[in-house]
Amino acid sequence: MKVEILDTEEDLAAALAKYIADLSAKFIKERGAFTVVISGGYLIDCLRKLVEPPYVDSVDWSKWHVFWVDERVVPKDHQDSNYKLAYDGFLSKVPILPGNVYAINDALPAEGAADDYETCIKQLVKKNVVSSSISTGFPKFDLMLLGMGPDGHVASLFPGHPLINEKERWVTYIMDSPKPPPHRITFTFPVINSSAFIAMVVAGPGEVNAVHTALGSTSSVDKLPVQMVQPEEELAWFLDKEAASKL
Ligand SMILES: O=C(O)[C@H](O)[C@@H](O)[C@H](O)[C@H](O)COP(=O)(O)O
Repeated sequence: MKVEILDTEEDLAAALAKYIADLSAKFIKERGAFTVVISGGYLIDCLRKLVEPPYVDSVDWSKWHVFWVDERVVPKDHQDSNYKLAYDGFLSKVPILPGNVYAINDALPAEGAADDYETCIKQLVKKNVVSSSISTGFPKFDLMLLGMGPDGHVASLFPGHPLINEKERWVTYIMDSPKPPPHRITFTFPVINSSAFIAMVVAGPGEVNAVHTALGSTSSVDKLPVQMVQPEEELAWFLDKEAASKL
């Protein structure tokens, strides 16, 4: 595990952009594609340096494939939509091919949308656009960009919720999310933990205690969802000073 603590949130965005651009170059060289999974929330704002020079010109955007670790079950133009958030703040500013942006089917209710997204990913694994983990058999995304909530949740996997123990499904759904809106679909832990690289991005004062629980010397019996994140190759934390203030 790697932990980077940046002085300001601006520095964090710069460090994150470099990390993503370097991994993009590495995977495109190795396998001719780069599969990136994004979340909603504050993370999108932290991608703002990636849409500026030098990265906007140096990254081979045509090889990117973009997925969501979780999505709210609302229309794509709804203000709660993670797709809309990502489109407005990131996707509309870079030349990623529209066919390589895998949004959920917003015409379906949560259960159907989760099944549909899982089927879509299964097809991409067959075509080798998405790799497959040799050790787990689950899809192996190249990079996941995750945020964390104040309660230590990641994706839509909340503390104490039975979904955190899902072992079979790739994509599942939740009808009672404690963070609104209540209906969402989410990748499961086996998929999250089969990814090659994960960047955990946390800035500001809201998550200070959860960061302390995850990275400090506290020992708790019940693990927070964020403490269950363990990708196959590297987990890199990107924190600003405020988020890291209790470490
Ligand atoms: O749909 C969502 O709610 C997000 O995808 C979620 O997984 C988010 O990443 C965390 O809740 C952190 O959110 P903040 O960055 O806004 O704290």
